[in-house]
Amino acid sequence: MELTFEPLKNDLLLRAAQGQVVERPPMWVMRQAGRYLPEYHEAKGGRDFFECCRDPEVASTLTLQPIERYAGLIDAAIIFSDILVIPQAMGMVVEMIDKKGPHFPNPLKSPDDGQYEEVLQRNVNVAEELDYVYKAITLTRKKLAGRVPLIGFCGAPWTLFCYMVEGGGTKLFSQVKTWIYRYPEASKKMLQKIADICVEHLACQVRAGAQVVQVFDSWAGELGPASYKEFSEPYLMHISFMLPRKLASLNIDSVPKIVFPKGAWHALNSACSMGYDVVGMDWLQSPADAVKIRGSRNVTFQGNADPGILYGTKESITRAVEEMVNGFWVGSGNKGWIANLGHGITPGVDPDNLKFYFEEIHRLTKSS
Ligand SMILES: Cc1c2[nH]c(c1CCC(=O)O)Cc1[nH]c(c(CCC(=O)O)c1C)Cc1[nH]c(c(CCC(=O)O)c1C)Cc1[nH]c(c(C)c1CCC(=O)O)C2
Repeated sequence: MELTFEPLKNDLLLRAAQGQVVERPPMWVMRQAGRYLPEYHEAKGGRDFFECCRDPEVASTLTLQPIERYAGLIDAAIIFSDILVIPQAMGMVVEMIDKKGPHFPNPLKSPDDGQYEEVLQRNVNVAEELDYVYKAITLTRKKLAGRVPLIGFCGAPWTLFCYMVEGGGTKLFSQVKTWIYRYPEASKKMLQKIADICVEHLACQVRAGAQVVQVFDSWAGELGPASYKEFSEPYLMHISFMLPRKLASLNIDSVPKIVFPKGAWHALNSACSMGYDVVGMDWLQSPADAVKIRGSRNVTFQGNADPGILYGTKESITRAVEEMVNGFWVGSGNKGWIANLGHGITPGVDPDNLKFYFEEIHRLTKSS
């Protein structure tokens, strides 16, 4: 049974994701509901991060904060959740430590360790384990009342595997490199298991009301071209291939799919043929070069300014916007670009600088 909600008043993102000609590029930013907003800290209070994710009322309130603050400038909401809810659903403990980030007290150690087999063999009831995400999505759709579309998301198998093995953030990626270069087959079994859960989790999010989905491969850039082809790309393709089939089996219409293989600029050409409607990119890629690589393929780009420009002056923000607009927009026939940053917005940014970023994109792209 498909849920019904108020009709969309602003469908720019959906049209742009489908490659249609639009009056201006839609805009939103990754991590738009987060620590740079004073109202985020206020609403979160002393609560634990994952507790907020598990409370649909809190999660929907946080999701709506940037929509309210940037009303008229922002064209999508992204559900307040985290990529690490999947390892949690797989039975792993994940904590969020203030000012440090995620922490797994028991990361996967080696294929001979009992925990690896246990996680691999465990039958995960995704719909049940992550029901709180779906409740938050449905409630957020109601509260949005058609203002902008709602994006659902998951972490990519490679990125999730990194966290499950490293146990948190890392600079060296020594554990996960040990896994893939010593135990490639055991690694691939786990990557495949995660990929199947990603498909399930995205399908449940769409059933609950997500109108677009994004797969975050935040650590794709840690792999060289050959290793990326072996340990990341096949699982991203599994998701884009299986999700529409899974949705069809549930009698639910498919939605546009976004992939963000951060740092994998060397793989942009093949990313444009992975079955995703939208390819996100970070600031290591020049917009004009990206457009050349895409050629005539009907793929929309998303990105890509360095989030660090928001620490800079108004002039530096304008310069970054001009580079994106000239590369992604001018000469592309008013299509093929969703404006975003090249990664999540960072704590400490002045929210008014994000407003200025949006206003500059608007000013430099509106049709005369
Ligand atoms: C790698 C990753 C994670 N989570 C996510 C990614 C992929 C995107 C990326 O690469 O940035 C995805 C994510 N995390 C969060 C969202 C919410 C929606 C949105 O984009 O506004 C999304 C889409 C909230 C969050 N997720 C987290 C916060 C901060 C929690 C807090 O209040 O302290 C928020 C608002 C915590 C989190 N969650 C994660 C880390 C590494 C951290 C801590 C460190 C950091 O933020 O830099 C894992």
